[in-house]
Amino acid sequence: WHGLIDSAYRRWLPVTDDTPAVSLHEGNTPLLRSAHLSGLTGCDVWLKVEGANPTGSFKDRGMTIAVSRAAQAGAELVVCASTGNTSASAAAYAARAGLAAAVLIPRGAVALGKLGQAVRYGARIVEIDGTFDDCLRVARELAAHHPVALVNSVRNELRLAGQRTVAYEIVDALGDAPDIHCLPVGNGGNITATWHGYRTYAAEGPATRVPRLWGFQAAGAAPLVTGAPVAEPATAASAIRVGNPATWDGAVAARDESGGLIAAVTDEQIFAAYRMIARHDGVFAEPASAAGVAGLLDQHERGNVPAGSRVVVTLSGDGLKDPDASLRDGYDSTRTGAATGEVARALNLA
Ligand SMILES: Cc1ncc(COP(=O)(O)O)c(/C=C/C(=O)C(=O)O)c1O
Repeated sequence: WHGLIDSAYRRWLPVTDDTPAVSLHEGNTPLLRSAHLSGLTGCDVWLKVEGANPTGSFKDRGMTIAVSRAAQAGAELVVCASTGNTSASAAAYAARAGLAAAVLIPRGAVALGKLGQAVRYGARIVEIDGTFDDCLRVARELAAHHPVALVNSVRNELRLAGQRTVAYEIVDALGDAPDIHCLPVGNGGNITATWHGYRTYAAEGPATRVPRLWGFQAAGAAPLVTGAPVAEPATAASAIRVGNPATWDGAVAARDESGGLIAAVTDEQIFAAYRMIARHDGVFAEPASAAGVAGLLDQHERGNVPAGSRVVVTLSGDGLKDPDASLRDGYDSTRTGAATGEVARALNLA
């Protein structure tokens, strides 16, 4: 596997023979069946582990396209606003392409792992005293007045074209599209791209059907649920702490065209799902990633999930991105001396 541009999916990607393939071998991520969630819901539940991408989130699928095209266009500076994962991915692919990158992030609101990535990949870090939405407004204004390559998914069809590939991989792995596809929603780019991917693969590829798209926002940051922007979005799932989604219309269209839904889940539900999939499926995904799992469980409790449904849940980012989230609640441990007998007793082995 040599990444998306050099894969069989190339024919659906906005690249030409003149486009340099800036790649970290993104894509081709695991699709793992969850025996635990399948048992809980009476369905056939699969986890699409997007944290297995090179920089640890689904963002790499779009960034390989956006940065390859920026390199082809002779861009010198790649710019993005981000809650963290887009900036990590933009910084990585810019470094790969030998381009400079500048990332605009809400000061003090980006998970440790993501900040560590952007720093080390060599991006210029601009910490804005405001929300992600302020960062995105500034990034768009910068791009309107200066010769920079804005690689946010807003008006950047290139990113979303790359992100469609997740649907191609799922259909190729399962043999057809699932009944329901669950995923977290922040700016709305990924639900839009995932839906377009399934639609494309049903029109031009091997899929004979399309799924319903079920998107989930954090209750404290759910403008697509309430119908109005949220001035002060609040959630511990920092990746989806977005008050005014950049791809609002696309997300609503994905919901309506697929006969799906966009609903809210509380931080408590998100963190319970975050713990559950690590404990029972061995998959460590960052908190925002678990919103799709929390949503599936919530919809099941409401009696909205037909028994026997085939469900795919996108786990959008790796748990290593936000180590604080794992240790913030503290953890149980036993402190012992260095005597083996003592440890054996502590483990009830003696
Ligand atoms: C782990 C994780 N899960 C879900 C989402 C929501 O996807 P969209 O609905 O397409 O926004 C994000 C988004 C992150 C950024 O928007 C950014 O990095 O600036 C994410 O990092």
